[in-house]
Amino acid sequence: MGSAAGPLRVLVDMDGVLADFEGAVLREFRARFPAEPRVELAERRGFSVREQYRNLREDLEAKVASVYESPGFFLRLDPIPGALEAMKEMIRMQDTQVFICTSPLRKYEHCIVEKYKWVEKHLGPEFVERIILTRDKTVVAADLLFDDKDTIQGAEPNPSWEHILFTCCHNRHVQLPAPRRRLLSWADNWKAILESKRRQ
Ligand SMILES: Cc1cn([C@H]2C[C@H](O)[C@@H](COP(=O)(O)O)O2)c(=O)[nH]c1=O
Ligand SMILES: [Mg+2]
Repeated sequence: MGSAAGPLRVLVDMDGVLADFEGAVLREFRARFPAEPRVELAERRGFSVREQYRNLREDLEAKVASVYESPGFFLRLDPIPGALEAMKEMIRMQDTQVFICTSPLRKYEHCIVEKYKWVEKHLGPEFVERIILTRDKTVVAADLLFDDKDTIQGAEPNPSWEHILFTCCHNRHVQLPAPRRRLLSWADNWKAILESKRRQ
């Protein structure tokens, strides 16, 4: 894809990239279970918050899940600093198609509608049109995927996109093998990554 074959298509993940899932889990876990041990953001390791709480103490798994499965949780997420500004700039760029590519929870009752409402509230209706909801991002065709999950697997063993790891508390310790790339935050040079991909 890229310049030779049309516009550059960019997928941007939601939780951990646009919306602060990790910050809200900790804040709401602390508020609901103040006497329980918790995992501070500086101690987060690995994508699954659920697994880390289970490793801390088995019964904490259900407690942390009850936090992010609660009605209103996904709607209350704060935007990641700089994310809204970057998305509004990206969607106006020439020869660029931007989509929000996000996975719902398996327990999807509140999560799905709240993700749509979050996008409408923070980014507006033009981005609601650009939501791709899937539990398998490997089957979506694009040039780039900005995502905080360090390993993205699915039905397609060779996805068309390059995965740019968006730095988040749970992945900052992950050593990426060459030639994999990171975006450290939205203050980092995301435009240079788009331009590098156009040239390929
Ligand atoms: C346990 C756990 C779950 N998630 C959830 C939150 C979202 O529903 C998806 C990831 O969505 P994304 O927009 O593709 O980032 O999984 C999570 O993010 N972290 C967890 O620890
Ligand atoms: Mg994510």
